[in-house]
Amino acid sequence: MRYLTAGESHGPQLTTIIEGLPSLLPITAEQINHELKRRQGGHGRGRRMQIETDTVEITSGVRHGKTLGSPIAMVVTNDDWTHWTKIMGAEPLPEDVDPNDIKRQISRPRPGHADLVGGMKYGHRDLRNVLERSSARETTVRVAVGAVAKVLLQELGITIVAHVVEIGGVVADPTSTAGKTPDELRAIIEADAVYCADPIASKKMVTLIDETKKAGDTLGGVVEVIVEGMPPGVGSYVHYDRKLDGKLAQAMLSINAFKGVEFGIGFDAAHVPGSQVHDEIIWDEEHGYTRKTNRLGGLEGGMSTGMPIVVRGVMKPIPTLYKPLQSVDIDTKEPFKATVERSDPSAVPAASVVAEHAIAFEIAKAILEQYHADQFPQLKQQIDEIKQYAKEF
Ligand SMILES: Cc1cc2nc3c(=O)[nH]c(=O)nc-3n(C[C@H](O)[C@H](O)[C@H](O)COP(=O)(O)O)c2cc1C
Ligand SMILES: C=C(O[C@@H]1CC(C(=O)O)=C[C@@H](OP(=O)(O)O)[C@H]1O)C(=O)O
Repeated sequence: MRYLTAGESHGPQLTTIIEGLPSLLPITAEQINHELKRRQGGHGRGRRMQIETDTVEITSGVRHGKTLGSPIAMVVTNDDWTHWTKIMGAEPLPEDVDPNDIKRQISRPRPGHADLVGGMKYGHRDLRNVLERSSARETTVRVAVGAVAKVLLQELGITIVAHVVEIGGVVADPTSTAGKTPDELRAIIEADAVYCADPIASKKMVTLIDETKKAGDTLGGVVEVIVEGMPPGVGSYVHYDRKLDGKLAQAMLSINAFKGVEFGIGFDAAHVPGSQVHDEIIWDEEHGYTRKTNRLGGLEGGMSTGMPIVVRGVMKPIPTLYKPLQSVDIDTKEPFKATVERSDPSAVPAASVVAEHAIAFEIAKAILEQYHADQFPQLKQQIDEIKQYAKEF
């Protein structure tokens, strides 16, 4: 399974094509739209999200609510486009229009965004040509793709949920997710202002976001994705490019502003002896092989163990600051403050939704690589069989 996306942040629409999904998977636009709405939310989003009402139009590959096995094409309209038709039009500018007269040209690159290096690389002196595609607006259709993957996983008995564990140094109590079913956790997170499972930390996060916004600054944080119901053995130890943890790390780091990734206890494994890291193995008739703990986050040897996969990603603070940092005007080479674009003070909650969907796609892809099936019921049968086989192994 693979997908491509196209679209500029302030262009007419975002487009995606997914290829390689089996036929006969039930799917509706409503399921996808629910996730798109979540991605637009979370305390700390800027004014752009008040303009957009992201909804998907499925233009091919699905008929009467079921996949056909052919490529699925989806589009999401940018409502903001109506304000940008002159600035972002695809046609060459009329000869009597000076490009410098087109408002909102950018010549003062923002430290931390793609502006300067992207401009050098593609030869764009109007750095808007970089901003438009490097913008996280693109994650809208990535969530749409992940939502389709999530439906496939759900039908296979695999659930996936993400939550915010830290914003700007305020950390959620790690026990706030303990003992909750994926459905319970999802209900709590979806009702919370910053998609956090710890109500006390959530309140502090909201206050901190507001204070930071007032100060013209921005905040990053940490999000955690939990995948339950995995069959063991997805991925492989036999070759570097088949390791599931490697693929999930790439998916996480492919999200705009994500700078680090860890599984289970992650970097803390450096501080403690092996007896406090590795998960002891147990067996019983009802569950088959499980572990007393899940410190390695459901992955051993590049394969799923069958325990929940727990993967975290760190998002740096948003680069566009209302109190901008030092930069250089690329036209005059004079020192200038960086460009101030309309921006989000913190998008960690929204990014948790993006992470959930990026991981969902990668897991669905790995499953489809391993268990070939043209029709969804055939895939389901294989997954049910492998789960039973693993129990009795
Ligand atoms: C959901 C989401 C929303 C974002 N919103 C903004 C924003 O409003 N302003 C901004 O400067 N960067 C924003 N970013 C981050 C930039 O897109 C990102 O820093 C930029 O593409 C450069 O890539 P890099 O940080 O991975 O190097 C957002 C990222 C995500 C995931
Ligand atoms: C549009 C989205 O996020 C955008 C990501 C983004 C950036 O630079 O990454 C900059 C902002 O865009 P604008 O300049 O239009 O206000 C964010 O709003 C979105 O998430 O849908």
